[in-house]
Amino acid sequence: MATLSDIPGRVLLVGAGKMGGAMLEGWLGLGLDPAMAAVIDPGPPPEVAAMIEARGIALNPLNGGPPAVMLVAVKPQVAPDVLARVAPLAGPHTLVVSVMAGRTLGFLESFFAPATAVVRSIPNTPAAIGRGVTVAVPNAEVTPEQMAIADALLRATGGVEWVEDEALIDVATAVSGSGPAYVFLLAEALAAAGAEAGLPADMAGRLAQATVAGAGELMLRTGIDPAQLRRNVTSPNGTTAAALAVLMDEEKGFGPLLAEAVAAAARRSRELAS
Ligand SMILES: NC(=O)C1=CN([C@@H]2O[C@H](COP(=O)(O)OP(=O)(O)OC[C@H]3O[C@@H](n4cnc5c(N)ncnc54)[C@H](O)[C@@H]3O)[C@@H](O)[C@H]2O)C=CC1
Ligand SMILES: O=C(O)[C@@H]1CCC=N1
Repeated sequence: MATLSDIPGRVLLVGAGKMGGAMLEGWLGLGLDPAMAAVIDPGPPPEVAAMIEARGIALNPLNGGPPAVMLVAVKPQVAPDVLARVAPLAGPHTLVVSVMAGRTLGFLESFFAPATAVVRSIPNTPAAIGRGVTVAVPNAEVTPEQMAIADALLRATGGVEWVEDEALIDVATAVSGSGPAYVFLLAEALAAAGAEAGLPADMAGRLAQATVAGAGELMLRTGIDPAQLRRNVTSPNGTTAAALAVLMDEEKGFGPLLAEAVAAAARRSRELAS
């Protein structure tokens, strides 16, 4: 397993917004030498800009030789323009890592010299607190050493799962990439339902947030299967059973609703490819 100090050169981050900024913070937290990092971004968010300045990281350098790793974290929609500009900075040994939704290995490869090593990945926002999960696929040019380096960079923000079938990345995007938004929506909807049923709105918000965060933490810390944790809450013929009869409805419950949502997100990921 590689560590960040095994990276044979600079790490160039292209796009230091929410996701790129969280990754940079994770790398620095794990001891990446700021002198071995550089950022290209015309307007990083203020907190990321402050971190770049405080750590003395080179911002918008267009020289310094080919980086060992170029990690691309701009929006998929600006990718063609941005990749056309940054591709000449890569050398024959540069590993390109993308975290962009939808953008395929084939699309990424088309901007770089033949035989460039490319990893396509999809992280999620809990990366900002080191609790993300990333799913990644390498192209055929990625060496075992480069794969270990990509793994170390992605693992700085949480877990990493490698797949061989690129089509799985679109589905992973719909499950874990977008997934945090579904969980936040659950907290919002639970709060709104509590307020509608009579709780003061601010109290409903606090209860819903504490419940979602506590349930997630319980699942994480105990390692108990979510179905078992659900059963642990559910007394026979009690209040939870009454609610679950609605939520587990085979036609209108969470199951079919989430299946539809995941299918829509995966479809959108495939659309973003072109
Ligand atoms: N936010 C999320 O939950 C997730 C995002 N992603 C992917 O991460 C990528 C970035 O998303 P966010 O960080 O949320 O967006 P963001 O808008 O926060 O960050 C994008 C950054 O790119 C910079 N940028 C714009 N033009 C540029 C250029 N020409 N050169 C260099 N940098 C440029 C912007 O200034 C900004 O700081 C997207 O491709 C998205 O699909 C992947 C998984 C989860
Ligand atoms: O919504 C999006 O397109 C990005 C990718 C996964 C999460 N956010």
